[in-house]
Amino acid sequence: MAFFVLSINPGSTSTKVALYEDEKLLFSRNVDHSAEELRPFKRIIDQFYFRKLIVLRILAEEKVDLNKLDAIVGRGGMVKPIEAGVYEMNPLLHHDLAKGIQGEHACSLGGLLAEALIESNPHARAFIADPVVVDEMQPVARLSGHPLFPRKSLFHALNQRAIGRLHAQKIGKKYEDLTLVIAHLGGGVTVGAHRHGKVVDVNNGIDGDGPFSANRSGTLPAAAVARLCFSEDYTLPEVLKMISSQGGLLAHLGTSDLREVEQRIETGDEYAKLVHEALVYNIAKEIGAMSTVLYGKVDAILLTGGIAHSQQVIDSLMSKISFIAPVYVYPGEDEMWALAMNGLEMLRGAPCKVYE
Ligand SMILES: Nc1ncnc2c1ncn2[C@@H]1O[C@H](COP(=O)(O)OP(=O)(O)O)[C@@H](O)[C@H]1O
Ligand SMILES: CCCC(=O)OP(=O)(O)O
Repeated sequence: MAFFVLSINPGSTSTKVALYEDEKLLFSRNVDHSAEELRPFKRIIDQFYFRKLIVLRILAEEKVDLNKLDAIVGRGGMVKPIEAGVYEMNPLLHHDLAKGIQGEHACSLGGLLAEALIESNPHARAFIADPVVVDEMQPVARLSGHPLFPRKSLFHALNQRAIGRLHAQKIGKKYEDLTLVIAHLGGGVTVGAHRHGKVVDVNNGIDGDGPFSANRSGTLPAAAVARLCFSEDYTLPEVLKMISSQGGLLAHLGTSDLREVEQRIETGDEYAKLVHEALVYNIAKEIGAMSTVLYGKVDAILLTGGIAHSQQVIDSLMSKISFIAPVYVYPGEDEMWALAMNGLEMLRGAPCKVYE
């Protein structure tokens, strides 16, 4: 008997939905969201009905009957640090996703949407898989320069692991046997040091750590941020938004869409050109840093995420990092497939982890 599994992936700049019948993709849809469209929502949780309507509209257009689904797997979520794997929705997971106990990001809506959409279908199951809070960091990587501020593992765990496995399969090896630096270049940018199947260090892609991205500030000069916080010109939510959803390209250029930035460069916009160069420069620096975590013994550098579609970014990055290791480009993401396959494994009887 075939299983029908729906993947839901709310990103910071998009909502992606895909349906699989066992391993076969039936459809995949992506709706982009501009910064203006998302600006009215004060908190991420306020986007719940907006995103739910998008998913329902796609399902109606694709003539999908919710009662025919066996599982929905949502991307998750800003919950407690946990090990990689698949977690079935339960009341505590619902609570922690809705509250955003480690902060706010659209991916927290994935599990909540999955759960809400199976409400009228008692035979279906709702899961999250390899959420952004997967934490395998080695002890030395956890220390920052002050004990009050330990470094946290918040990254594109689902896609980085999926691309690592895809690459290993392509070269006829096991992911667990490789050392890789994987850079996800999307709404957020995270660069992970993968040592034999574990992500032993990675920049926190949400809270202001590492390279800036489409809509995140990355690392900022800490003292300048502290002074701004105490200037009384900004509230805490305003400063947090500067860091985790309205920084990066968006702060510099008013758009989080790299395609638009590249069009502006073509029309001679010198500032857009400088910001584009700085984006690449900072990503290259982080890739260099993660290569040292692996003692320079890097089997390959893998570039993925929406920004990896840009030939301009790839060419410019290559000139800075190709001396480290062979570079492979996997544009976009393999998240929809990874979500569905994780769900399918559960339906076929694999044990599911319990969030507690
Ligand atoms: N073909 C493309 N060329 C250049 N940039 C692209 C392309 N497709 C997407 N992008 C950029 O990738 C970023 C979004 O990446 P994505 O991984 O889809 O984000 P999300 O974090 O929302 O999942 C945006 O800046 C977008 O403009
Ligand atoms: C840091 C993990 C989540 C993230 O940044 O996702 P988006 O790129 O979709 O915003």
